[in-house]
Amino acid sequence: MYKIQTLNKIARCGLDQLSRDTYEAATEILNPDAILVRSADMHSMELPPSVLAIARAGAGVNNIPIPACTQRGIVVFNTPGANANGVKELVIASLFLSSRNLYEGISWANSLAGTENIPEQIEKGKSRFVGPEIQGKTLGVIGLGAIGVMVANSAANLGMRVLGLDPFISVEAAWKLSHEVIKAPNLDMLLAESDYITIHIPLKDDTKGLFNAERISRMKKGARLLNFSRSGLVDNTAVKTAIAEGQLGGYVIDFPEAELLGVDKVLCIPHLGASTPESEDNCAIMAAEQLREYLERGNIKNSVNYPNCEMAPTGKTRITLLNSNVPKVISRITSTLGEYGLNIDEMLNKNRGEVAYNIIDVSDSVPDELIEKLRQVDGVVAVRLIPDCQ
Ligand SMILES: NC(=O)c1ccc[n+]([C@@H]2O[C@H](COP(=O)([O-])OP(=O)(O)OC[C@H]3O[C@@H](n4cnc5c(N)ncnc54)[C@H](O)[C@@H]3O)[C@@H](O)[C@H]2O)c1
Ligand SMILES: O=C(O)CC[C@@H](O)C(=O)O
Repeated sequence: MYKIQTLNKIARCGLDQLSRDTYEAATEILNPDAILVRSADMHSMELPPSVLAIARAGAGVNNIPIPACTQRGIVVFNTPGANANGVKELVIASLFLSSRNLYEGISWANSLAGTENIPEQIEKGKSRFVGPEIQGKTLGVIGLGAIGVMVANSAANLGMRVLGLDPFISVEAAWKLSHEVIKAPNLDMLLAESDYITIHIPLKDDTKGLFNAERISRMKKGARLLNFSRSGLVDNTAVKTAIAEGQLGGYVIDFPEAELLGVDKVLCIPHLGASTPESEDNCAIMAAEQLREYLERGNIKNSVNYPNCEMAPTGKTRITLLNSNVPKVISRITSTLGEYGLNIDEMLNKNRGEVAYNIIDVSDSVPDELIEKLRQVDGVVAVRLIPDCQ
């Protein structure tokens, strides 16, 4: 029986992937084999030694202590693209919401409740909510991954001129990008020419505070900024100052913090980007399937810290090893197997930066003592035995 700890509400259809005969999933569970999480902050959480894997039902993994997990041989997964459409739809909605001052206009209309001559008041007062159409305007999209590409393509379909910036764009994303999207040569050009800018990049050490006072000052005067990625990418104080000075025409944030609540021209959305039944289901199913594949077969798919590595099961005994990506580890592993007279039927080795992963199928039975010996091999981080791997 595998034990899965759930740190957030995970869609039922995802948990249904984990059959009740083989899996027990609960919020409170002792010595879990794996953790299923959405946005819960795991940085100060004490991870029990039993944890083999963490699956993030979502894209961003800044809530997970990745380096510490890698060091311990905990494989961390996310669900690339599973909620991208949900976010894209809210970004497009927010372009209109912000540009046409919809929130402010609707709030004002509601504030007239209980007063006289509503139609006359509406016609008299509506002019202060005039806002530009987006057709023909320029949208700068920073980050052309799963979400950025969808946003860029949809905006181009709505008649916008779209500038895209992503120095690390994947081949897969580039294939999906509309030919109408213009490649921005650098951030300066995108900042200077965009009427609207939307950010779709992960929060990491090198992206933290990307939109600071200096970068905001290089934006077109009155341009609007949309942040559906993470709050740490944009400096809140700089946003408030730029709005007060008229440099920024508006800020839409899906990760509001105290200092932004109630600020004029700041639209605080309560992290609803992926809050659709479709996105929640997609993420939960993908996360659960990836965990199952790893726990039952040792296959790694969509990991953010270990290499993807999949070998079709042969019905034999499978040994998996997580190790440092340094010379001679493989030879030490194979000679240890040789010492116990084990012949390798099939083997797959993949590396990623400083770490590597091996899947080894053998026909003979594997004594516990050998697994212990493999754990002692210099450079080996973790070893697992999966008998009768189907
Ligand atoms: N609001 C929500 O509910 C919600 C939902 C999903 C994702 N997100 C956030 O959105 C982010 C993007 O999600 P995604 O699914 O598109 O991820 P993704 O990994 O598919 O795309 C991220 C893209 O950013 C690019 N990138 C990285 N650093 C960059 C930089 N400095 N400049 C330009 N491009 C850079 C990468 O090359 C990649 O193409 C996530 O990391 C997460 O923080 C938020
Ligand atoms: O789980 C959610 O609701 C949001 C997930 C989102 O922030 C992500 O990074 O995928």
